[in-house]
Amino acid sequence: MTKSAIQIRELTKSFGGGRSLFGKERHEVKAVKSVSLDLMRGETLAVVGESGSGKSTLARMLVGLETPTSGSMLIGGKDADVLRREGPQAFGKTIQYVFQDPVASLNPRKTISSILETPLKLLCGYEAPRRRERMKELLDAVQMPESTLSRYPHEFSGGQAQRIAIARALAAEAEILVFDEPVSALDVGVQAQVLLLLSDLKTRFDLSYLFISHDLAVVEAICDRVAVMYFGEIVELAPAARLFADPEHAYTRRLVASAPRIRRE
Ligand SMILES: Nc1ncnc2c1ncn2[C@@H]1O[C@H](COP(=O)(O)OP(=O)(O)OP(=O)(O)O)[C@@H](O)[C@H]1O
Repeated sequence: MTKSAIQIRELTKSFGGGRSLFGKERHEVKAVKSVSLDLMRGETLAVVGESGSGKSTLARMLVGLETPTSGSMLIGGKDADVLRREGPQAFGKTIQYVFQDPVASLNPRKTISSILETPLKLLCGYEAPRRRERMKELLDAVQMPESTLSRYPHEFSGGQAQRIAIARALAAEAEILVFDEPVSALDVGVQAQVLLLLSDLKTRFDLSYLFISHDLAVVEAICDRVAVMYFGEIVELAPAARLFADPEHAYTRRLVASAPRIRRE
């Protein structure tokens, strides 16, 4: 078995280009430029960079929400195209995505029970009694009470909703989780609790995390390695401690310097 949970090679994504319906030339944006990156099994790898650097586009390609222009991805040791052809079940059981806005990511018309039931039924194939048992286990894992099940997303705070979204991602029993700014919509105190929960879940369930963030304080708290993206390229990749203590690339130095809470507290 490969040691990489995710292996990305020369991945590129361009938006626009070509001509519009009326023949006007469309501006091409290269959001991700020939990125190669490995997420090792059991690690938390951060992808950091300012707004527009291509972090979300990279994450969205990994989970099949964007199609790469070129390059390749192995996810859980399998080519992403092969995995996708095997169907949503195979894909969803390999990699899961947690969005930035937890409330928006949960269907407002469904109870939490119904939200958690979908992956348990469609991805794991559990029968009703086992599904009910798993729902309780999942809520317990994210420290939410059983009474959560009969309620609707809008009844929860941002932090609680993110715990539910994490429970939904865990329901698929995928070993690779991609988080796109999972705590940036939350208050700082709540952020710390959710980050602690994520660390705990990773060890407990043997997970691998790809963690997209623009917040270096968050990244330093949770990540093993950090990849720095700048205009669609990875300009530096290093263990978190090394990167924060001794950033090599000029852009990384600027990023670290502009996050004084980390350096000077
Ligand atoms: N669907 C799209 N169509 C056209 N351009 C896009 C699309 N999605 C992203 N882009 C462009 O690609 C570039 C990278 O965007 P992306 O959202 O990946 O960056 P980011 O680092 O995640 O930023 P943010 O933190 O603000 O989400 C930006 O210039 C953006 O405008």
